[in-house]
Amino acid sequence: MVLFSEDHIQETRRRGRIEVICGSMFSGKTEELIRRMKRAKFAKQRVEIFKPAIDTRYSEEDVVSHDSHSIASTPIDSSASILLFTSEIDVVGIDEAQFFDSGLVDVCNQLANNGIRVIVAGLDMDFKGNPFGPMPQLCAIADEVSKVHAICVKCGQLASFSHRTVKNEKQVLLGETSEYEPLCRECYLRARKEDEKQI
Ligand SMILES: Nc1ncnc2c1ncn2[C@@H]1O[C@H](COP(=O)(O)OP(=O)(O)O)[C@@H](O)[C@H]1O
Ligand SMILES: Cc1cn([C@H]2C[C@H](O)[C@@H](COP(=O)(O)O)O2)c(=O)[nH]c1=O
Ligand SMILES: [Zn+2]
Repeated sequence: MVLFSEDHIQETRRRGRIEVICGSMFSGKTEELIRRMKRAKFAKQRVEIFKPAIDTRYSEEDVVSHDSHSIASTPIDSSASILLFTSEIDVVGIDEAQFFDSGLVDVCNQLANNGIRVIVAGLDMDFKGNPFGPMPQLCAIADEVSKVHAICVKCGQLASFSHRTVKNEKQVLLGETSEYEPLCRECYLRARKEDEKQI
């Protein structure tokens, strides 16, 4: 089976569409976004990548994966800013979409309706297992959704959940391996029960 996003005719025909890459932390969302954006650059397409300005974990400017793959990006505070930078662009990439405002859904639709290929990567669920920010709506309007998985650090199965290992109930808490671990459903449920005992 050829992925829609890897079908070279789809990749280069310059028809607007929305691709969503979702999953837990460490599942390879950013790597997959960078891979697709770099392929578009090789195809001589004009690309622009955006990330939320609050995400300063590895770099203020670049989008950087946990494995140190990186690509230049434009940090922005509001989804509306994307429209200001994309008049001459063929492919728009957006990382950490869960942190954006709900206006991102309309922005992605507008871009795709204007013939732009939009590739959005983000966490589908927060540490409580609840849908995160505009991600559910983005999945709903997408032409293609790729759900990627990390490896459960407890048992080696596929992981869909991001377990927070520090005490903090805020939905937004930037972090990496010191704050989060990817777990499968079984190990996640067990870990959450243990967390509840400690409250
Ligand atoms: N438990 C894990 N399962 C899979 N990959 C992991 C794990 N822990 C660390 N990694 C690293 O994370 C990389 C993926 O990073 P990244 O694309 O930034 O993920 P995401 O954006 O989904 O958080 C993998 O290639 C791997 O090197
Ligand atoms: C689960 C969860 C995560 N976050 C933060 C932690 C990281 O800074 C990002 C996710 O980055 P990744 O590229 O997917 O690894 O989101 C958060 O703020 N709240 C949460 O519930
Ligand atoms: Zn597990």
